[in-house]
Amino acid sequence: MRRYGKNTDEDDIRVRPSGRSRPRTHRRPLHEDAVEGFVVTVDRGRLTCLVEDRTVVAMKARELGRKGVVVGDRVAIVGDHSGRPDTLARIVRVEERRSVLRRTADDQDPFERVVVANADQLAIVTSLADPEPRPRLIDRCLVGAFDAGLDPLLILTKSDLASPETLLESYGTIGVRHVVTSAESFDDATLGRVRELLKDRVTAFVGHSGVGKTTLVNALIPDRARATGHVNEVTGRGRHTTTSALALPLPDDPGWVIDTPGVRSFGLNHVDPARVVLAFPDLEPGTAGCPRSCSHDEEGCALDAWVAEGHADPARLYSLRRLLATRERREGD
Ligand SMILES: Nc1nc2c(ncn2[C@@H]2O[C@H](COP(=O)(O)OP(=O)(O)OP(=O)(O)O)[C@@H](O)[C@H]2O)c(=O)[nH]1
Ligand SMILES: [Zn+2]
Repeated sequence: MRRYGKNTDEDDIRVRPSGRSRPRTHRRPLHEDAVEGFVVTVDRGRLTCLVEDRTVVAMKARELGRKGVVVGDRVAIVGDHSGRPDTLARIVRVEERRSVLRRTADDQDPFERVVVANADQLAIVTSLADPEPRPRLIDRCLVGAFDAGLDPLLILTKSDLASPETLLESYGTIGVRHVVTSAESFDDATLGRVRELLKDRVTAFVGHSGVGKTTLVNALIPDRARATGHVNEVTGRGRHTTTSALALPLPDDPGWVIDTPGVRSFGLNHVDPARVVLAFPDLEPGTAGCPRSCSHDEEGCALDAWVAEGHADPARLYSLRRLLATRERREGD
């Protein structure tokens, strides 16, 4: 591995003189000496990456322009990637993403944020009480997961405070995998079941603030304090967990957990309304009888009959319509 001095590759990053559009005269830089990194957290332009087993702090190279780099990205890194304190490497390329989980602040927000890249599973963490479960937030996350091509996993926490029965009546029957936990008794069987569901996967954890997401992640990854301590030590900044997503490796299996800050809502402005129903597998078959380009929120929609015939829970149709309506009417949810 070659190490670059301060200015030796300056030429590479000046891909095009600023403001001019004449064709480039030199070859496109390939950065053949770049090493591969995995972005574990982002903090105000500083990206903490794992390179082999080193924690390397890097920033985006100018040539990346506005392209965002997010937690979960696989990147090419040049510069000082020794991981020594006070070094700063440069990210020169973001590898093609296998998946992109997006959300908007609300349904009208034109700016979508990429929550994480390259996840293959979305753990939707919901407490059974304190705060009360919000099925519509679950539905929104399910739509987000479906849109991003991630497998949803429902994690119902705080079962010491309330029973999961009602929620499981709706979600257990639509084929969403689920697990019920209580921090009062994080026994080996429960944690083992969760680990089994996370094994070999990159799982993004999302949930409303206070649902016990961090408590669960800490139980799964007892080393977290040390892992995050290490990250903090390297960047010399404060806590990461509250402000940015943070990827943590599972201790005993291959796989990653990506903890994300608590959310109030999961905006879906970026999702085509016509695709929303696809995330409702219990209702979707009922749309076969709908008029062409039915909004599923209008007279003549076949879903009313579908529910009346007992194929699906009326609460689910209500939830779908509410979700479709909030997109039109600027309501909160
Ligand atoms: N009764 C009960 N309380 C729990 C359980 N899990 C977590 N809590 C409590 O719920 C509160 C919130 O837990 P956190 O793990 O900080 O929640 P979070 O989802 O990470 O919240 P944010 O950091 O805001 O995103 C804490 O006071 C926990 O002790 C549980 O299973 N049962
Ligand atoms: Zn319809």
